[in-house]
Amino acid sequence: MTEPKRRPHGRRGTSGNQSRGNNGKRENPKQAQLPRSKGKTGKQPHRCPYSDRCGGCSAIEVDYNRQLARKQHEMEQLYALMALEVPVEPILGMACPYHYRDKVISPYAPGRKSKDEAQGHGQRGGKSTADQQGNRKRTGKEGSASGGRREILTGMYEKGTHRLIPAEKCLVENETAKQVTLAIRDIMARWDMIPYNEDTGTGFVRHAVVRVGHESGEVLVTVVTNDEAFPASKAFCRELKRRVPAVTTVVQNINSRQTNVILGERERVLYGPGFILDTLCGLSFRISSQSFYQVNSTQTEVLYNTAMAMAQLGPRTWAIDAYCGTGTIGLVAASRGAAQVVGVDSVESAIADARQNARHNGIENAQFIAADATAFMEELAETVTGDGDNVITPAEHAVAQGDGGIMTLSPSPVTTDELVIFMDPPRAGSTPQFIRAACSLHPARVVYISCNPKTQVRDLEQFASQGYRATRIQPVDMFPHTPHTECIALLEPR
Ligand SMILES: C[S@@+](CC[C@H](N)C(=O)[O-])C[C@H]1O[C@@H](n2cnc3c(N)ncnc32)[C@H](O)[C@@H]1O
Repeated sequence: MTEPKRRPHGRRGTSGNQSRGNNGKRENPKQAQLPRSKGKTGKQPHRCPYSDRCGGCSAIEVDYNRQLARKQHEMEQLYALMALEVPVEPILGMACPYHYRDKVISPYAPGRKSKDEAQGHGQRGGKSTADQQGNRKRTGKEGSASGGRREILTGMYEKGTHRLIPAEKCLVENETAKQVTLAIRDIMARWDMIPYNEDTGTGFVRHAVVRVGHESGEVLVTVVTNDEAFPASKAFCRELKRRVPAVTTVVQNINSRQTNVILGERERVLYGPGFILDTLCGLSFRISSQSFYQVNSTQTEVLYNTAMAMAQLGPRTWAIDAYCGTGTIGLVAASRGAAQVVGVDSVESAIADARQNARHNGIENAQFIAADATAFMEELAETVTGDGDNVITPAEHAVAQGDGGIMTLSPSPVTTDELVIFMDPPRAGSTPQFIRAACSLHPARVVYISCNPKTQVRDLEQFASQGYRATRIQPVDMFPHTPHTECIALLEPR
């Protein structure tokens, strides 16, 4: 059941009333096979067998058009607090809101003892190679001596708990990724690889983090283990690849701490190059196990394309990509006509990825700085002063460079006369200091992408106090069946 390589689809805008979700005419064949909704309550037929227990998708039973209408209403209510001069635009939903999560994190846990084992007749399954016997000894901290093979569970956590619901399918996870997590469970069972026990801190395999390249179809599997030694790791990779041929690389991540944090710091590549490539907005991105990369690629394209249209980039535009992560927004801006882009993020490894992504795409007009976004913006505001007419003079075309300290500034040879600021902060939003400094640079436009509209509204009020008003508010549904809504605001000087 390897999922065929899928191209993005369904980027049409929808509102509660105009949605082209389940009932729209542009459905793809996959979607058309899904049972139709609905009754007066807008409830979907009970298609997800885990919906009453799973903590993942609280709205999976609600018809998708109704979900969109609900989100639209919530956004209108929220932004009404701001006395906007423009309406909230119809939310951009998905034509096929299923299997959209290209990154899947699956825990492994011991289940009940099998009947045979409980009665003392247990045979260890699978091949009995020397490697696998070694595997039992070294990775099975609860191994044969503790008596009895156990069922291995993988799936999702029950609402508000750490109790695992074993699940063979999930309506939002990428199907290839799910296939990988189940294949790992089956290999573990056959080869007596012991799942991690959260209570005792023993066992070997803790999680699998599977990332599927939406366009490329390449699959990165990160196996998180409780221990460094991974006996028979080559055989494990071979067997995984045999079961799911789409797997292109396997990484072992070692996390020996008793913590809810999934990934540890140490890693080694077991198979393949250690990263996958994927295409987004026409650019190729390198994704490794620790890279931040949006999980819904289809809607990320919708989000970025909308942001680029709002930014109105031109050959004289200087763009800042604040909170840039691996540089995706800035690189798309650099490839779509901005003269110069500077990205900033506080995570060093994300900046390393952003630079790598720039090189990889042959983009020379984008630079990336590891720094706190507020400190960066304040320092920039001190160094570069607008002349009051939204113009930054050529001498002030300072492009931040360098790794040491926050940054050093050097003049850029590019002539630009307008500044556009993209900002995509974490859920907590930005800071008043960032916003003050940003506005003091007299940007022509600020494109504010938010995964938490509540903090966005708070920040937009701060922008308003600095003379910038929202001229467009565009919600995007990045996470169907959940309460989350992403929102892009375009801000312009009054
Ligand atoms: C929502 S993500 C956006 C990533 C990126 N724009 C994208 O679309 O993939 C927020 C980013 O803000 C970064 N971040 C969080 N706090 C920060 C800070 N104080 N200064 C700079 N970056 C920060 C995180 O590392 C993360 O990459």
